[in-house]
Amino acid sequence: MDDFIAALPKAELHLHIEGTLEPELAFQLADKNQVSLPFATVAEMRAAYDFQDLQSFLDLYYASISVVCTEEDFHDLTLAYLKKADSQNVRHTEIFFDPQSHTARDIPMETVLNGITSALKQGERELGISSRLILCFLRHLSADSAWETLQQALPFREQFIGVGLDSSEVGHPPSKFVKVFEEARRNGLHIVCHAGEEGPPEYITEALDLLHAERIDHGVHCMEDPALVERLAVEQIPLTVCPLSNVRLCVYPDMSQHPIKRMLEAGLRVTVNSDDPPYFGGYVNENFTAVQQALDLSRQELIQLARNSFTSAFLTDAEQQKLLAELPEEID
Ligand code: HPA
Ligand SMILES: [Zn+2]
Repeated sequence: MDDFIAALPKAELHLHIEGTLEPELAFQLADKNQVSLPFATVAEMRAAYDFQDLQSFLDLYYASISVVCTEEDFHDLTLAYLKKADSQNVRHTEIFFDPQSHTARDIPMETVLNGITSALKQGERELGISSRLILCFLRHLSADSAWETLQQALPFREQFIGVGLDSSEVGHPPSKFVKVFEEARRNGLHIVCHAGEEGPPEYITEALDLLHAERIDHGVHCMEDPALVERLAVEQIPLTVCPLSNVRLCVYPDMSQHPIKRMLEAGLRVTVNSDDPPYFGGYVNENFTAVQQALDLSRQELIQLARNSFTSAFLTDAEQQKLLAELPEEID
């Protein structure tokens, strides 16, 4: 089954570029930029990836990104991810970035965007992997800060296709950000939103009704609300699920408790993604393997997950069809 998963063409739609920082690169950049890390060795850093909840992860995630400073650093970080994704047969990826975690360190928006974008172009050229960029607002910060961030980014509007919402969920509902998402829509940007990762089903409903989210990131807590599951199934709202992330952040005690198989059976348009791979113990194929083994997913279900990743992407019908044509035949 591992070979089948490895060979399956797929799109990755829930990936934070800051969360792809491998400890080896972190130490290299810390040395180059003369920024200190709170760890003595790579092994010590990896050993710290033992989280109690989303916040305990975020604390380390924001601290670690302080080593990424220059346009070249953002380029190298992004290219390293694309090479890894390519090796796992990811054919298309839609990548999140968190500008506020950089502008707060006086790194200009332009530096961040140019570094990431040049790597995405190189990935497309040299690896044949297509990609898009989605700007995420940090929801623990104010709505005014999100507004200011969008204004800083709009001069570079052609470099990203959408906006999203991430960071500490509980206590920071989508309703806090109605105005900035309205402004993003006015500028023709796609809308996604982390919701129902740790937060309640109501946050998913708010993301859909108040922010007009086209995709929900995580969304696993919808399973507590049968009426919401029905709505998500009828409307075929994509849910970008991240199984290893959910277990590492203690949303579920172990993978056997993960609802992804039940979500598929409920007719939800779920996809498998890695979120922040080194922190959670795997890239997209390791996520596929973990759910396949724990929940005994069939080849048919794996193909369905890959198909969902293409039909949920912000691509034209023709671009989706081209990717869908690469999928293996249905087998029973
Ligand atoms: N949830 C919220 N914020 C995040 C995540 C996540 O899974 N990863 C990086 N920032
Ligand atoms: Zn995420």
